[in-house]
Order: sequence, then C-alpha cells, then structure tokens
Amino acid sequence: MSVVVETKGLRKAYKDTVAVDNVSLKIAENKIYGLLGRNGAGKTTLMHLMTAQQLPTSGELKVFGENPYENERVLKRTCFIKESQKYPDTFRVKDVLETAADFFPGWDREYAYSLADEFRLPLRRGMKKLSRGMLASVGIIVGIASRAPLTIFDEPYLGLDAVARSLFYDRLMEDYTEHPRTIVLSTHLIDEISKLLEHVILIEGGKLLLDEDADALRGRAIRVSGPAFKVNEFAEGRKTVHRQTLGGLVSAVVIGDGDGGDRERAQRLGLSSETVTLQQLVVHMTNASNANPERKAEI
Ligand SMILES: Nc1ncnc2c1ncn2[C@@H]1O[C@H](COP(=O)(O)OP(=O)(O)OP(=O)(O)O)[C@@H](O)[C@H]1O
Repeated sequence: MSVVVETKGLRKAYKDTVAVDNVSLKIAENKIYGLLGRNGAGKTTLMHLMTAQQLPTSGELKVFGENPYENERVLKRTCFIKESQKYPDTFRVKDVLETAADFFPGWDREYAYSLADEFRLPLRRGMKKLSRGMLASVGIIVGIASRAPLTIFDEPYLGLDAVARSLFYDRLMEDYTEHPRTIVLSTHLIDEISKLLEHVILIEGGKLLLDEDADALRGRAIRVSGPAFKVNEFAEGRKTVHRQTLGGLVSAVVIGDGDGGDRERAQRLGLSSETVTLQQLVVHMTNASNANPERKAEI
C-alpha cells in the first residue's frame, strides 16, 4: 500500500479546545475515504492540517512522504475544496476555470467546461453573484477536473439540490474510475455517499474512533431483535453499540465477525436480523463512545 498521508500522534489545540487529539492514521493511494463525525468533531481541522493551512500543535504529519508546509511539491498535488472558498472580487465562473490550470498540473480544461454545462453554471456571471448551490458547483468542478492525486472535499454539497448532488456523485465516481486518485470526503450525508466510500475514518471529540475498510465495516454490523436472553447469548463476547428494550424484547446492534455466519447464528437462535446502514452504525458508534469513553478502543 502506497501511503499518501500519514499522521502520528497528531494534535491541534486552540486556546482551550483540543480539536485534533492524538490522531495516528494512514491514508492510502487511490482510494475514496469518508471523513465522518459530528459537528465540531475535528474534521475540518484535520483537513486543514493535511493541506498545510494550519500547523499542528504536536505530532507528525507527512503528505506524499514530506512535510507539507510551504512545500510546493506537495501542494501542487493537493486540491482542497471547502465551502468558504474566497475568490478575487472581479472573478467570473470562467476566470476560476481558466485560473485553475495554473494551480493544478492535471487540470482538464475541456472536462471542466463540460461539467459547468451539466451543472448549468453561467460562465460569465461574477462569483459574487452566484447562488449558494452554484458556488458549491464551482468547487465541485474544480475538485473533479483538477485530478489532483490528493483531493479533499469538506462538505462540498452545501446548498446543492438533490439532482446536482447526484450528478456530483456520478461524475466523481466515473472520473475516479478513469483517473484513480486519493479522495477524502467529509460529509454528514452518509447514506447518500455510502456507496462511494471505500474506507471510513470516524472522529469524535478530536479522537480517532474508527479507521476501517467500508465493506468490512458494513459486513460486520448486524441488528438482532428478539427475547432478551437470546439477544444476550448472541451478543456474548462481541461489542454491542446500541441496545433498545421494548417490553420483553430487545433490539441490539452488534459488531460481529463479518464472516457471514452471524445471520445464520441469529436465525438458529430464533432472532430476527437485519443489516445496519453505515449512517446508523456511525450514529450508534458515536453515541456508544460518548456514553462510555473507554469504548473508544478497537471494535
Ligand atoms: N480557529 C479556531 N479557534 C478556536 N477553536 C476552533 C477553531 N477552529 C475550530 N475550533 C474548534 O475545534 C473543534 C473542531 O472544529 P472543526 O471545525 O474541526 O469541526 P468539524 O468536525 O469540521 O465540525 P462541522 O461538522 O460542524 O464542520 C470545535 O470545538 C471548534 O469549535
């Protein structure tokens, strides 16, 4: 595995807030990562560190094997799309698409214009006069057409309608398939992008809660329901991230082995079972870690 971003004990503290707390992770080449977490979890701060927009308080950070700060070699290979992107006052949509070529060696001008057409962007309109959704579309086009080896989107869809969001997911996936690169997507719309994600990084209170292959994760979580003693038998020795009691019945989300045998085992015990969506799992895991901070260990 070729590593694009590596952090060791990375920490970023503002005055009295630790936004990123002892995070050690590796982001591999040519994969799509979901950077997930509640509001204020530390996602934007982590992305700012990875793109050298902020300095860590302590710990190590390497991007493409190097320190990213004021490092042209690294920054040329990185594209960071954030909602609050500022543009020069006089810039029109067209100017953004033309200037991007100076920043990104892999910029595909023709493709950028065809995307602008699909997103129905008025090329001659000033950036200051765009609606929120149009502004988000410009960011998305820059993010896709830059083909940067490390592309990071911080909640890129704000203001985008469902049709435009779906267009974003489709074009991102198509272009990624043709031109593989490392993509980090921070989002709260987990169900919408779930299919795109190959790896999930979940942070809570600045700490790394989960760093796992998305398919493995999807296969491991199961919701079982039935009489309490049977659910307890099923959950014995495994981690339960959510438990709800209704009369004599219990419903529990349990992290299983992911070997495919869990459904059968549940059936043999007479329990009903269903898969858990990535979004549900993230919610349950975040809640479980808040209820019991000791549980922040491995699942
Ligand atoms: N410049 C700053 N000065 C002080 N505190 C900050 C600063 N930037 C972020 N924080 C704090 O650091 C913590 C993490 O914030 P961050 O923006 O990284 O979270 P986030 O996961 O991106 O949240 P959201 O999903 O709401 O965008 C929060 O408690 C926030 O208030």
